[in-house]
Amino acid sequence: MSQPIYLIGARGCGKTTVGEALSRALGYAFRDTDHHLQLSTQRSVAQIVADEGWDGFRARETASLKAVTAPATVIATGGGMVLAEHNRRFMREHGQVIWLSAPSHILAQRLESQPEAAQRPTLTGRPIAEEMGDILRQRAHLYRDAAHHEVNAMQSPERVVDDILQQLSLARAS
Ligand SMILES: Nc1ncnc2c1ncn2[C@@H]1O[C@H](COP(=O)(O)OP(=O)(O)O)[C@@H](O)[C@H]1O
Ligand SMILES: O=C(O)C1=C[C@@H](OP(=O)(O)O)[C@@H](O)[C@H](O)C1
Ligand SMILES: [Mg+2]
Repeated sequence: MSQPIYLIGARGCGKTTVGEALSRALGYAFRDTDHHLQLSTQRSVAQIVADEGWDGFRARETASLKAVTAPATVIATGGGMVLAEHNRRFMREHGQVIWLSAPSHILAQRLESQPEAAQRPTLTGRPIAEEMGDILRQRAHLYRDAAHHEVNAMQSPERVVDDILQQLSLARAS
């Protein structure tokens, strides 16, 4: 049975975009932990954080990770999934973990052109370019520790998918 593939990385690295394309290329199901959370709570990330704080969101995020984990599934995680050691361990034990890595100025550019504020309430209260620099400094080692493979996310989504397939030695479905 094919193991799930988890995509990790900071906001804007393309986990959701690439995840959908990768699932089509493999003929796998696609799940996104934030989408699952939004559907199951009928609330956006911003609403959950406003109601329950980041700790409440993080607890729900862990439950969401477990709920969407299944064979032959590509799973796009939220950027902060790696913060909890138990989430990092769970992903490594249950599947293949891919880090989509890109420098903070590229992430900031993408997020400034498509902020999706309900999905991405501020993490630090700082301007987006500074926030992404801070976040990568805090989390880069966690993404590195959690990942089986690191892929350059500064390419078109199609190229990123090709690199992932190559790293995993998997063929496209058609
Ligand atoms: N490889 C890419 N090249 C250029 N833009 C991208 C790429 N991947 C994603 N984007 C854009 O960046 C934004 C964030 O993408 P998304 O997939 O939601 O990232 P994440 O789920 O990692 O936060 C979207 O506007 C998306 O269209
Ligand atoms: O980096 C983070 O802590 C977060 C990233 C978001 O997901 P994306 O990485 O898909 O934007 C979402 O889970 C939430 O706003 C928290
Ligand atoms: Mg996403």
